[in-house]
Amino acid sequence: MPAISFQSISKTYPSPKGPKGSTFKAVDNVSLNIEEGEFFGLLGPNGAGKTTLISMLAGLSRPTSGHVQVLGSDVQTDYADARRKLGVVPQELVFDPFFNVREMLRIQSGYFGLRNNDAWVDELLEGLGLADKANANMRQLSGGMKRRVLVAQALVHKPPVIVLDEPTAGVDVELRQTLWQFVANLNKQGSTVLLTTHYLEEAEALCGRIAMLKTGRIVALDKTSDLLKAASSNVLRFKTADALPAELAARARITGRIVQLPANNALEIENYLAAVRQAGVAVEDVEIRKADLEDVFLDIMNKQGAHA
Ligand SMILES: Nc1ncnc2c1ncn2[C@@H]1O[C@H](COP(=O)(O)OP(=O)(O)OP(=O)(O)O)[C@@H](O)[C@H]1O
Repeated sequence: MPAISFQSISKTYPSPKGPKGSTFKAVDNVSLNIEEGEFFGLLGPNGAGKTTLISMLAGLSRPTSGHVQVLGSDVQTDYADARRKLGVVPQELVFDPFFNVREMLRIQSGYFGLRNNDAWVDELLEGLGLADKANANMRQLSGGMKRRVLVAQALVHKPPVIVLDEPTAGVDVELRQTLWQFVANLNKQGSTVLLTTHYLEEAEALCGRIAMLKTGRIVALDKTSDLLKAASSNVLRFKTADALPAELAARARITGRIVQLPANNALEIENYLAAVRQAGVAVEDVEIRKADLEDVFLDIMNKQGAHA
């Protein structure tokens, strides 16, 4: 039985651009099974539909069509069961400012009918580096600390399926490391993890399998290692202040003065450099690096025409 099953899920909203009464699909017929024990990444540019999918999974928003199940429990017809199996760490930081951290976690335990949950709450506080903040009032905490409490809150009922919606947005390196260590450990012990992130380096390091969404549709779905294998193996990177010849510019990813060109072999790299020299383009800081998930992501996103 899959841990998470999206079955032909669509979500339609009123169109912000078209004539009155017109609609668009924020999520367009997505079918996806995430198996128990997976560490799964859901990637996509802003507005691709990631949060919409997750809010339907969490029962916060109703699909226009299709079904979502958590370990066999249908989110719409069997909400209480589905919710119990799921721990969702939301993007936004919303808290009641009057409670301290431990009180928040006790209250959350109460929502799930859990008494005597203190041992697990202590473990969460310890694992997330919150032990010395247990008695601090929520409004006294920094943004990063609040985010840790959100994670603890989502995990208070030991859910077998954990969903993290951009948990590291605006978070410092230390918290990221604490968070990933903690979540990777839960995954090792059998929890299923679904992660959305814009940090492709994190997704590459953590996720065994990845789906990429664009304008509400899945445009890539594979093991992370196979996605990387399918990409060009290398990237030639250099800096220049000059304009590139059109042929190279069409193939390059250009960020300010940094130019990156995908290359499958040494000959392609030589050809690039020869073309640059012939065009009289002055280059510096030349390096060759292995292609990473960001290269794969940009490649896939560029290949897909807009379907909106
Ligand atoms: N309540 C709503 N009403 C109308 N349109 C909405 C609503 N919520 C989301 N949308 C639209 O649906 C599309 C998908 O949004 P969603 O938030 O799911 O994207 P996302 O992939 O999570 O993006 P981000 O990376 O920016 O968080 C966007 O075009 C967004 O404007």
